[in-house]
Amino acid sequence: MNDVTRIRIGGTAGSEPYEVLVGRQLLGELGGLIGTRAKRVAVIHPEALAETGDALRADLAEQGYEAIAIQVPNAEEAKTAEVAAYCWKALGQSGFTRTDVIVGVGGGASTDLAGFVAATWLRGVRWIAVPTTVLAMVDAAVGGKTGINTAEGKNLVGSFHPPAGVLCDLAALDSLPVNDYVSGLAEVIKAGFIADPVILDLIESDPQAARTPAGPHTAELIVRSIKVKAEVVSSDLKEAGLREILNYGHTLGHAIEKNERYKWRHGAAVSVGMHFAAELGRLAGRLDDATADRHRTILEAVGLPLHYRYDQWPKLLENMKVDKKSRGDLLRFIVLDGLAKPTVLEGPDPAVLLAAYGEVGE
Ligand SMILES: NC(=O)c1ccc[n+]([C@@H]2O[C@H](COP(=O)([O-])OP(=O)(O)OC[C@H]3O[C@@H](n4cnc5c(N)ncnc54)[C@H](O)[C@@H]3O)[C@@H](O)[C@H]2O)c1
Ligand SMILES: O=C(O)C(=O)C[C@@H](O)[C@H](O)[C@H](O)COP(=O)(O)O
Ligand SMILES: [Zn+2]
Repeated sequence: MNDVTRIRIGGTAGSEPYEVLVGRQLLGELGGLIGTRAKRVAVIHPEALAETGDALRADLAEQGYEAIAIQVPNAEEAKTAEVAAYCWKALGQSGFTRTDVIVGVGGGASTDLAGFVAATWLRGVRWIAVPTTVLAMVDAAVGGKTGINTAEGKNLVGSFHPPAGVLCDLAALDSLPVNDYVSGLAEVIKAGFIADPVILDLIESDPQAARTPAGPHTAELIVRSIKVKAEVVSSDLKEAGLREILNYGHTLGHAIEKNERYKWRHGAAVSVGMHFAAELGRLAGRLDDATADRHRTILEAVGLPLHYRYDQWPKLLENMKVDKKSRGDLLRFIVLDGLAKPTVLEGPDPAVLLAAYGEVGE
């Protein structure tokens, strides 16, 4: 795909509209998004993208901005209060004001951190997301959820702070390790199960090809997934209701991530979480066998995990209590009433939860 797809987000419920661009060689769009009011630009990027971060900084300096690059650790190690404080220090030392702009480059961990730093610096400055993983393109960089982890749980500190624009340059995916590429497919498959089953058909038509950026459907899978997210967050930015469906598979997924001290990739944990949610939906009498079984086959076909340690159930149950969908002591899960029919299951019987985990635990 050489042309650029533009997906509009927001513009309702008081939020500023912005666009997600999907294509190649999109960085020329950055200057226009940053605009003329900004004097300084901070490029926040992970270690793995040191060259990209520096090239961007140099390019922005050539365009006349006072550009700084802030390098942060790779992956979840970036989503900590300490790393956020390091970024605040760099912004303070460069004299970053309210008209200046942050550019968050990298995977979802980097864009979550960059967005959080933008949300908190001077109570909010503009930021632009340049996602470089499948997962960040289809999910993390879109929709304005920003945040960091704490020892007590995943994304427990954060803010809704949408970017001013999102540039998904598909060329970035060529350098992504295959495990990280496949991890992103978990969120793509999530979009398929909750809203757009054509995504599932495209992946099932050649699961091996879906594992690489050279696959025939890469651009379509990314665009379709972004459209699912765009529609949801445009009508419910702050998760008053509908947006909870994007949390499909995340209740258990986040509990696993915390249990693994954030060493598992998010997509891998969400994959196990979706398997669990499918079994929970089936056992709760909501989900038909064919759709529940389809979770196992498609996740396994692209190489995502289905199982986690059975003996960890008590800890996972404890971790799930701080899930943001919980209300008081009530656990709440997103399950399916059928294909593309997500709904909330409140306070399931503990025996049903354990039975569902019995299918997942090994
Ligand atoms: N805000 C949201 O709505 C939202 C949605 C989904 C996920 N997330 C968050 O996103 C994070 C996961 O994101 P992820 O899967 O992108 O992982 P990640 O950000 O941890 O990136 C994975 C690894 O790939 C490296 N990397 C990134 N781009 C690369 C490239 N083009 N080439 C080579 N290496 C590259 C990173 O440095 C990192 O080491 C989690 O923290 C999750 O909670 C947030
Ligand atoms: O955008 C959303 O809303 C989501 O739930 C998307 C998820 O894929 C994402 O992992 C999100 O960060 C989870 O949010 P949280 O509120 O459960 O921390
Ligand atoms: Zn997610």
